[in-house]
Amino acid sequence: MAQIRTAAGRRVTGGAFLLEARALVQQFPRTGQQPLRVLDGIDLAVRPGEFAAIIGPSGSGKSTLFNIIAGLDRPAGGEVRIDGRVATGHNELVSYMPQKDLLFPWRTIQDNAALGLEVQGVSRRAARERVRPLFADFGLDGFERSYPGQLSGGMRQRAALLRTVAMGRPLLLLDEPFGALDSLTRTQMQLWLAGMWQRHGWTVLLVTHDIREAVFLADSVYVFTPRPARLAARIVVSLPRPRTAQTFLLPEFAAREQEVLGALGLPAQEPGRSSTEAP
Ligand SMILES: Nc1ncnc2c1ncn2[C@@H]1O[C@H](COP(=O)(O)OP(=O)(O)OP(=O)(O)O)[C@@H](O)[C@H]1O
Repeated sequence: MAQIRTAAGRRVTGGAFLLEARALVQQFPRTGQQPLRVLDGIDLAVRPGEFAAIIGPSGSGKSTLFNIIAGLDRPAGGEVRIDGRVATGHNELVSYMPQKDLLFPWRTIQDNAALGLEVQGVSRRAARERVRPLFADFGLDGFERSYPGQLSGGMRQRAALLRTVAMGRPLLLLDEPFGALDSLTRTQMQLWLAGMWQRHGWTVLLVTHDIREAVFLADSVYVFTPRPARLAARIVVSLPRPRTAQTFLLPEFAAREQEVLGALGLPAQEPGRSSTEAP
C-alpha cells in the first residue's frame, strides 16, 4: 500500500482507517468479587483526518478505552489496530492528552510544550525550536517564557494541547480537554479547535461529556451505554465545514443533539434550550 505523509509529518500507510477497535473488552480484578467489566465489546473505526467523539455516562469506561488505545494498558479481549497494525503497547502514531494533563508550574510554557519531545530524547534546545512556530496558532505568542500560573484556564489548556500536537503524531486522543473550563471559554475553545482541525488535518478522537461539543466538533459521535460500555449508537454528523458560531444555529445541529440525547436515554429537550452534559 502506498505511504502517505500525514499533516503531522509521520508516514502512515494510507489505509481506510487510522484507528480500529474490534470487540474490545476490559475488566479489572476485585478482591472477593467478580471482576469489574468496564468495556463490553467496543467497535470503533476512525478514518485519517476524521474528527470522532465519544460521549457516555461517567464511569462507563472512556478513559479506560483511551488507556488501551494509547498502549498504557492491555485489553482483556479484542484488539486495537493503528494504521492497520495490531497495537500492543506504546505506539509512535498516537499522542494522548489525558484528562489531567497538568503543566509543571516551575517550567515556562515553552519548556512545558517541549516536554513531550524531550521525553522522546530530543534536546531541550531542539525541542524549543520545534514548538516555537506553533505558539501563534495556539494563541500563545508572547507567552513562551510565562509560567502556567500566569495564564488563563483556556490558555493553559491550549498549552497542554500544544505539547500533545508538538509530538508530531497523526492520531490525537483528547480526554475532556475543556471539561474544567467555564462555559464561555469552552465555547471559544471549541470554535478554536474546529478551526485548528480544519487547518491542520489532524485525526482526533475526543472524549467529552458535552453533547453540544461532540456534535459541533465531530464527524461521528460514538455514544456509550453505562458501564459495562457497549456502543449505544454511532451518529454521523454531516453538518457543513468549516464549522463556525453559525453552526450552533442550524436545524440539523439541534436534530443531531436530540439524536445523541435519545441514544443516551435522556428525554428530548425543547427546541432552543442549550444542551447539556451526559450524566
Ligand atoms: N486500573 C483500574 N483498576 C480498577 N478499576 C479501574 C481501573 N481503571 C478504571 N477503573 C474503573 O473502571 C470504570 C471506568 O473508569 P473510566 O475512568 O474509564 O470511566 P470514564 O468513562 O472515563 O469516567 P469519567 O467520564 O467520569 O471520566 C470505573 O468504575 C473505574 O473505577
